[in-house]
Order: sequence, then C-alpha cells, then structure tokens
Amino acid sequence: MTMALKDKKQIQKNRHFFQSLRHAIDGILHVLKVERNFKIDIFVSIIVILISFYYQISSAEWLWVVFSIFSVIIAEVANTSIETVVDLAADFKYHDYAKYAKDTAAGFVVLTAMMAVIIGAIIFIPKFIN
Ligand SMILES: Nc1ncnc2c1ncn2[C@@H]1O[C@H](COP(=O)(O)OP(=O)(O)OP(=O)(O)O)[C@@H](O)[C@H]1O
Repeated sequence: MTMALKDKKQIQKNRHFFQSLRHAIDGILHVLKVERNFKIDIFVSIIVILISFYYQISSAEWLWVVFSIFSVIIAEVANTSIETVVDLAADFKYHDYAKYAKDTAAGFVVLTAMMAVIIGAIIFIPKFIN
C-alpha cells in the first residue's frame, strides 16, 4: 500500500531495473518498519559481525557467517510477504488455512534461526573457550 501510494498507485510492471530495485528496497524497509523481530535480527547481526572482526575469523568462517545472517534476513522478508498476502486473502478474518500459512511461515523463520545459531556455535564456541 505504502509503495503503491508513493508511486501514484502504480500497478503496471516496472519499466527499468532501478525502478524494480527501488520497490525491492521499499519492501525491505517496510519489513524493518513493521517487524520487531527484524530489528532484533539486524542488531544481532551487527554484534556477530563485530565479534567476527574481533576474533579475525577465516574466509571460510566469514562465508558461513554471511550465509547465516542473510538466511535469517531473507526468511524474515519472506515471512512478512506471506503474512501480508494472507491478511489480504483472509481480509483479517479468522481462517484455519490462514493460520496454517502464517504458522508455517513463522516455522520457516525459526528453522532458519536455529541453523544460524548452530553455525554460530560451531564457529564461535571454540574461540570463546580458547
Ligand atoms: N487471519 C488469520 N486466521 C487465523 N489465524 C491467524 C490469522 N492471522 C493471524 N493468525 C494467527 O496469529 C499468529 C500471529 O499472526 P500475525 O500476523 O500477527 O503474525 P506476527 O505476530 O507478525 O508473526 P511473526 O512473529 O511470525 O512475524 C499467526 O501465527 C497465526 O497463528
């Protein structure tokens, strides 16, 4: 809705790459605005990046850290997208399928976060111990 209003209620296809990119950035900023968990994800990601610099982790470890951070962020953006479509389709009325869709989307985020925590534990616990 916000994006459509800014773009004079555009519903036709984007005309060029930068228009597509601007809408994609609008989408990510929208998630940042409406999802409290997303702000927490960004905060935790910054902490993890600072710890990674402090311990001077290897290139291979950086790859896993970047993979983990982006996985959680991507999952949050996908979750918000699914929630928005569900609200639109269900019109904010209770529906069992709306619950399944939202709960499974939330499960996707939780599984991704679990993976990130496990990867983080494998990389950082040995460094914390030594
Ligand atoms: N239209 C609906 N019909 C049935 N259940 C719903 C509906 N909308 C929300 N729910 C239930 O309420 C929960 C919270 O929904 P909401 O849209 O507020 O997600 P949220 O709090 O933003 O979730 P998350 O923390 O995963 O981002 C859903 O996981 C679902 O179980």
